[in-house]
Amino acid sequence: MNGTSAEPGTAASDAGPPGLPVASGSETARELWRLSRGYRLRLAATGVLGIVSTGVDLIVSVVIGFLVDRVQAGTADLTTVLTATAVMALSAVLGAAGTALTIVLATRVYHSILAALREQLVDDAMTLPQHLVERVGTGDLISRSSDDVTAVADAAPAVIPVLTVTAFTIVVSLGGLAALEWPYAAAFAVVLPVYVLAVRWYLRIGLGVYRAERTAMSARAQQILESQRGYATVLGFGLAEQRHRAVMTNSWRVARQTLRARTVLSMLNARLNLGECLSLAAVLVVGFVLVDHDASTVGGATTAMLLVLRLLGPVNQLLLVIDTLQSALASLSRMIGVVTIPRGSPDVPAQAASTDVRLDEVSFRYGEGPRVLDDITLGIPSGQRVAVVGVSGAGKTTLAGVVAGTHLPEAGRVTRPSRTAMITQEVHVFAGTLRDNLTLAAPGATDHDLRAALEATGAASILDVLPDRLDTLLGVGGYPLTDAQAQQLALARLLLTDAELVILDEATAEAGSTYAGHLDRAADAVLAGRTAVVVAHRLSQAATCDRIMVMERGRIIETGTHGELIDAGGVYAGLWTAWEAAR
Ligand SMILES: Nc1ncnc2c1ncn2[C@@H]1O[C@H](COP(=O)(O)OP(=O)(O)OP(=O)(O)O)[C@@H](O)[C@H]1O
Repeated sequence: MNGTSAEPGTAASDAGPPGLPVASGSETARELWRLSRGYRLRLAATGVLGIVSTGVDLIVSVVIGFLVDRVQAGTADLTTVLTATAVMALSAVLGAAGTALTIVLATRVYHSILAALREQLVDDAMTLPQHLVERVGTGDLISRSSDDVTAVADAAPAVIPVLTVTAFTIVVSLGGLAALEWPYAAAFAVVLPVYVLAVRWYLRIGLGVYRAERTAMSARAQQILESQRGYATVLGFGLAEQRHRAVMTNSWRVARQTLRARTVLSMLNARLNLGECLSLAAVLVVGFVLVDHDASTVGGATTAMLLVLRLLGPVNQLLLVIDTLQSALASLSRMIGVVTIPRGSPDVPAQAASTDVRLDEVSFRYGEGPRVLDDITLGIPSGQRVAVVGVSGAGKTTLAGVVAGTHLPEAGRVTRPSRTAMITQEVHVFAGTLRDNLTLAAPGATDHDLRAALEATGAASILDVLPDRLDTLLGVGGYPLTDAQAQQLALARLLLTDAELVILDEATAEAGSTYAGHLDRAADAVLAGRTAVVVAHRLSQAATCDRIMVMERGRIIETGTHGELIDAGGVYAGLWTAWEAAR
């Protein structure tokens, strides 16, 4: 173990770039309390059942002490022994049944709250500020909604029974010891600081270590994901060796953090053994003194020892599952960290639903970077098709994102129709059948509608090549579509939606190619009768739009119809001349 213990909140610095925020202890508790709404009555009932069951279970220790006294006094006849045995058997059975029921109820509540949290995490992940996801990468987010959810769910079988049994056993046993003779409770209480110190030491070190371990896992997931996604680039630029080294470095980081976590656990065990020795010795000595002074019977001392022995088991188990508990808490605080990320900037007024598109004095930057959109004001009346053109890096894609609502502006106001759809340069084919992929946004569409949409977007030929037609599996592990087919599929899906505003920022297709011709026709079908913003990578697309906006360095510098802009002889006319020459 190296000497630097990661403190909560600083763990990220141990393992690469900072990720998404991690919720503090109070934020985690607040969120759990909020999520427990609707389960609180069940929780209270579980608590009452737990205390009663533990009390019934502890009757065994009291009866054994009673028997010891009767045997010592020579008054233990067969009836007494049989009655005592029957009482012990009954209390053991009732206690065990009650405890089992308590654990089942507690586990149900736990999983219900976890399910609510998981749902909220997935919902919230979908609405995270785009720039934040881009900055931290999707690996951290994926790790939180997979590794962390698994860690919290896996903790349930180990943690819940122990937590439930221990909490009630401690309360009831301490009460029992005090009721027997207060020095017994005092003897145990004197040794308690050893446990408290062990727990405090572990909490101080453990949480940081586990967070650092999880953060290192996120960084590793990110590296692997990036290598897989950019596989072609990695091969193309001969980066395989470099990526391999990066993944190795992160894997070692995970291994080091895991080793630290296990070392900390071993040191905790040593402290627990010490606490156990001291508490047994303390109660034994007190029992001896009390019996010696006739302040307690041998039976009383036996009951006290049995109660302490009963306490030690759950206390040690609790401290041992603190390992799992810590790990689950670290994961929980990372999950809740996503849920508590503020959505939207308070100085950006909420958009009002409208059939027109309006941007008023809108500015945007990625994270802390320079302004990419600079004070843009524009209006697009309902039904108009507008093209956005400009050189690479002018801000066209960013503007499309702001209009679509995937990018939140840092200043200004955006108004758009509520039913908006967008196709970006990266088209995703979902794992599922072709039918699933098409009906994602139009669940009610019939097979006839799906075929019509594929035909209208020139994608009907896809059907001919797919072995099971609409039932063919696509996406990961399924039939591989070409980029052009994926694009056509996305356009057909868009055609099936009832979006009032369509934003197209398709992949660049070489002008004049069959692919470009297909895409232009498909886009025409999709845009007919809808308000549209088209990031025109081919100027032939722009020429057919109702209006063209020319962007330069985040500003709109020219606007008009194709004819007007050509006549004006400005930037667009220059771009058009260059485009025509290159065709
Ligand atoms: N995720 C990002 N993080 C930081 N900067 C970005 C990001 N995306 C784009 N930019 C920067 O914002 C500016 C505008 O980019 P944008 O992609 O909007 O331009 P564009 O006109 O669409 O370019 P292209 O035609 O090449 O797609 C560029 O300087 C680009 O480097």
